[in-house]
Amino acid sequence: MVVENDAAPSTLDGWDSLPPFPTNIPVASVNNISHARLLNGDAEELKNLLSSARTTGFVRIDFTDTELGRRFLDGADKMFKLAAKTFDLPAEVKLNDNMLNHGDALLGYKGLGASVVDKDGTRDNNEQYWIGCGDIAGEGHSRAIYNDVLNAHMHEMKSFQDTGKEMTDQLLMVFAAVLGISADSPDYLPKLHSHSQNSGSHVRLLKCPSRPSAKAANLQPHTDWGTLTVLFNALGGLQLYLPQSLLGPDQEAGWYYVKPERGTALVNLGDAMVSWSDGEFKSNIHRVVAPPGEQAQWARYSLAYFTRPNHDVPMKPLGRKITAANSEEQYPTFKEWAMRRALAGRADTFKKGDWEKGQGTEGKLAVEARA
Ligand SMILES: O=C(O)CCC(=O)C(=O)O
Ligand SMILES: [Fe+2]
Repeated sequence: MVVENDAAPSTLDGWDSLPPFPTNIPVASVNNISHARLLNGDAEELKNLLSSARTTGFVRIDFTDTELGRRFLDGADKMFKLAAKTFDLPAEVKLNDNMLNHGDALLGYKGLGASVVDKDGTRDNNEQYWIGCGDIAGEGHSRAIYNDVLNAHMHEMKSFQDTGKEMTDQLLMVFAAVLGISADSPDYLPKLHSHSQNSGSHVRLLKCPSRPSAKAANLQPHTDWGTLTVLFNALGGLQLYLPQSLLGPDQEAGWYYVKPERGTALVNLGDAMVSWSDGEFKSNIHRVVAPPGEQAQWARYSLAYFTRPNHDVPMKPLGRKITAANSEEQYPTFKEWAMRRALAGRADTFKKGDWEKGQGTEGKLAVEARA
């Protein structure tokens, strides 16, 4: 019998108590970028950022070398502690916050097994809290509700999300410049993301209970729906699907673990970036499975700041990607995009064909990776 170790390791301290990520497994190659050099406009780091955006859609940013970055890491530590307390609450307390029962904001609690991980409707092995940035900031409240533990820590979540916003806006400015969208345009990317009620941006706490021998994924293969995800975790388990085109001749297309690195977070691009860039930027397909090796005995906590477009923002080409042909086309708003993907992934109403309906921007890759 497996004894579950149910600690919530934080990003900077706590790593030493965890078994190490194995050295003998193949890992996805993800560019490492220094936050300080990026902020200073270092040409090499900008090149790394953009080549990641155009290939794997994932980059690792070292936050130890800026004041903002260190605040972000400190804030993340607090969020991991909050996650441990929150997920320890009785199931009925958490289910009271069930996101399916409080309006259509897609905020609140997602219970263990509430989503599917494959086309047969197999249930997931993760629980999540999605805490809306608007709710945290107190800028108009969605109909979502949150338990007392979360409510008592809104001020900490506010600092964490403010740091996340500042940091992701820095990246959005770079992407806007590349897409030829100037600061005075209504489409300037930072302007499309607010922390008000009218936004899907949120802080997400996740826990995958230990389930070392399970074949099914803990969290389904997917692309992220929104703009940018900043992801913190100490244990392995996250995998990227890498096609042959991104690998060397001696490697095979398939799922590769991403190695967690202390003092860093992963930043990945979501479907909105693909739509706005008309496919130039990539939103890669990823999933969460049991952590590798000895790490599999541990419950896996992760934390993300999701920056998502405001609900009414269209998922259409912007800036230099606008053409006579595509400006005539109809595109969904972000809200429509998110609702379609969320509803198709529900386990309680799942029926044949829903899996396919929940697709994002995976395109051809999805056929290979999600089969
Ligand atoms: O926990 C992780 O490492 C990934 C989570 C994820 O992909 C998501 O919440 O969208
Ligand atoms: Fe994701």
